[in-house]
Amino acid sequence: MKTFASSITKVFYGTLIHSVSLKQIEYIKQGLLFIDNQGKIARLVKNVAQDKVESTLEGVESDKVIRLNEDQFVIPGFIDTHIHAPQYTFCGNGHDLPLLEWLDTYTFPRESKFADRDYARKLYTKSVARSLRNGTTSACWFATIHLDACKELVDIIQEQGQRAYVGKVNMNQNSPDFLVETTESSVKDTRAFIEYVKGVNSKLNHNPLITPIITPRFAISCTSELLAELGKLAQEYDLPIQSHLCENLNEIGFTMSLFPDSANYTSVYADHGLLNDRTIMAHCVHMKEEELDLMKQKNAGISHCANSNFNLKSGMADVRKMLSKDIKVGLGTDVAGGYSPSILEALRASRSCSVARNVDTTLLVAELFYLATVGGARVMELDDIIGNFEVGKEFDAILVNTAVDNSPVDVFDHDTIETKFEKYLFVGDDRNNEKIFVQGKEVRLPGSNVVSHK
Ligand SMILES: O=c1[nH]c(=O)c2nc[nH]c2[nH]1
Repeated sequence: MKTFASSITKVFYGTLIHSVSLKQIEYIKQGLLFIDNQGKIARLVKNVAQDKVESTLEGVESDKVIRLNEDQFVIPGFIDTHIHAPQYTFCGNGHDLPLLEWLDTYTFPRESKFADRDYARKLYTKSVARSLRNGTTSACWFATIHLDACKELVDIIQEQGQRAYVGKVNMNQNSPDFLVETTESSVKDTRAFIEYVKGVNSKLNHNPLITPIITPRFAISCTSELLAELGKLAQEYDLPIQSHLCENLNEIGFTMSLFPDSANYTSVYADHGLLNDRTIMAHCVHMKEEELDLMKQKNAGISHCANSNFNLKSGMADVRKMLSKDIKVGLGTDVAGGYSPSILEALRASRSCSVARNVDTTLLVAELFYLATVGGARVMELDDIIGNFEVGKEFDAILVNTAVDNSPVDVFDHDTIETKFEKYLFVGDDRNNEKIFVQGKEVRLPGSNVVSHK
């Protein structure tokens, strides 16, 4: 007979920190967190004194218990709701130009290289490794238009063990000759990609951690006909959707000249069946009141990418207003508009953005941590599966150590677990991410030199 103890693969004993609401972080001291063989949180017991651990384990062997010291704590994994895998190749470069010029000058030429599948494998191995290393256990990836390279990205994510939405990008207009598709090939390749990820003709055998996501680059690069076809595909396969929205004023002006029949930029997507509760729109910096209201009405989510919005001089999104309208918001690194693949950096930029907008409505630490975890899960419509340590959810987590060798965080005698956690959020980096777990399994933490590519 199967007992509770026999289904448990690991138990954490120590401090567990997670977000229980937009305004509240819960610090669980002397917690016992039981993970089962499905990668789920089977039980959570709080305030277990040292001498009560053995009896509370209920027969789970003690070699399955990971005992945290006073500099360690476990938090939910970060959720990156917007990141471009091919753009990691120029992460940190090219911040001199605004969006449309930046796309033409740096982004499109780099993305065109992904026509070569071998190149894609080498480069994508690095992009995914870097994202995971920084504690991103779930990511919404943009790839490129190239079907074979998109499949490579999926295979690499599968090999490295991240949870992900992966999008084959669609572009059939206003794009350079070396990075453009026809409507027919765009739809055909998108369908082939979906079938591949869903396990048809692939070695994935339908990995439930990886989902294809419909990815029109933005309205500028897709004809009305293509947008409508993509809307139909999303419906046919019941898939999430991601794109860019209201990032830059020139982008908005150009979009409205291309789609004069739509009431506004947000409506362009709605008018083509691309705005619903599974839609993730990156940026949303310059939204009219009625556009935010439409996002709320459709229950679509926003990926706030403050680092990118500063770098590309796009503007500063009003996250406080989004939250006050109860719109779903998560954080995005937006590599390589954003210069960092770390959600910690996205969190810090989000704070700076909120301060610069209005000192009276600054985002609080609890709110920032919520956006990086539960908020992202809500945007992905996965909040019944991930985001915090509620019993029954899957265990995606980071074991943080604020006192590792070479730690960027200095810990002093006066520090408490609360101040150590806040220091990690604002001073820490991937060196503090001692172990990373997705669906209960520890993922291999590849170093920065997984591949060398000249
Ligand atoms: O930040 C951005 N990065 C991109 O690659 C992109 N494409 C369209 N709009 C975009 N914005």
